[in-house]
Amino acid sequence: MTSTDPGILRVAIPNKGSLSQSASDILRECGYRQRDDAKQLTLIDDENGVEFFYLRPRDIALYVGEGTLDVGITGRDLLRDSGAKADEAMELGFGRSRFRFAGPAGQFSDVTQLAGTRIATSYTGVVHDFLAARGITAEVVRLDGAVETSIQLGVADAIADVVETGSTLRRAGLEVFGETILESEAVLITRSGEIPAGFDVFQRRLEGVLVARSYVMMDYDIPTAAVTEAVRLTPGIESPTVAPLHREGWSAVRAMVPRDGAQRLMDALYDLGARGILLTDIHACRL
Ligand SMILES: Nc1ncnc2c1ncn2[C@@H]1O[C@H](COP(=O)(O)OP(=O)(O)OP(=O)(O)O)[C@@H](O)[C@H]1O
Ligand SMILES: O=P(O)(O)OC[C@H]1O[C@H](OP(=O)(O)OP(=O)(O)O)[C@H](O)[C@@H]1O
Ligand SMILES: [Mg+2]
Repeated sequence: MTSTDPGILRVAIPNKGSLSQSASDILRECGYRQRDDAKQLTLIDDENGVEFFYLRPRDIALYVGEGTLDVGITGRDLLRDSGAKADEAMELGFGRSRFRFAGPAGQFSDVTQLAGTRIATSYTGVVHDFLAARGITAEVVRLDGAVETSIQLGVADAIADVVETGSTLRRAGLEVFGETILESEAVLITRSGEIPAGFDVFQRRLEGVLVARSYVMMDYDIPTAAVTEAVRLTPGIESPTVAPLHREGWSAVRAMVPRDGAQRLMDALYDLGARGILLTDIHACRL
């Protein structure tokens, strides 16, 4: 059963593959219901006015581009490859990968050497666009997956594929060459030129969780004379809260700080005279 309520935001998310679990996790953190059975195809979250459609990651941009569904979570590489009339509304910070050419170790060093070769890939749109932009003529062989094996099987001379750790390439005796074709990550997409009703709340919730993931809350007490210098180290996002302590000549400071480097910041604050320095996780926020 799917909803017929026109006020409901219809969201496409990956049903399997690399992005599926992380997409469900972030939506759960945003307070949305998610399926607990990997075979479930749709789910209505009435309380939050959202319906989720669990679809193949490759098909998501097409549904959104056609306007069948309002919003989608997919990879930037898949969005570009689809040629769909959909745009990125937001980067989601997971599913990071690079899209690269690769060939047998030592055989290629530059993309110009691809002229006249056969290149196997699941992303024919991205590869065609890249080659056309550089005036390189090559045969593009479309495969569904496991493209690394195609060279060994004599179907292609080089491949273009998603690389994360590079271990799949290494195992196949291949190495990347040439420039990175595309830096990809999971993105939130909407139909070009359209902002669907209810999208602002959906996007704000995701932003809140992304900020909560990359920031922590820092509290410390510090001699009031050192507050100006300390606040330069912890400017917060808007502005830090500074309150007088009961102890004469001391202040309490509270500010959000980036999670990366928070320990170094604590050392620096300690050196300035701060004491009682506390770090706490933020679970969600609205800025
Ligand atoms: N190893 C990886 N690390 C990070 N992101 C990846 C990795 N493999 C694929 N992706 C990303 O995941 C998205 C979809 O790829 P995925 O492999 O999940 O789909 P698929 O190949 O269609 O499905 P499956 O591999 O389950 O058949 C793409 O945006 C891609 O960049
Ligand atoms: O650099 P790595 O960390 O080794 O990751 C990259 C591999 O992961 C993906 O494959 P996937 O498992 O999705 O299989 P597929 O080729 O069937 O899509 C991708 O297509 C590469 O093969
Ligand atoms: Mg895959």
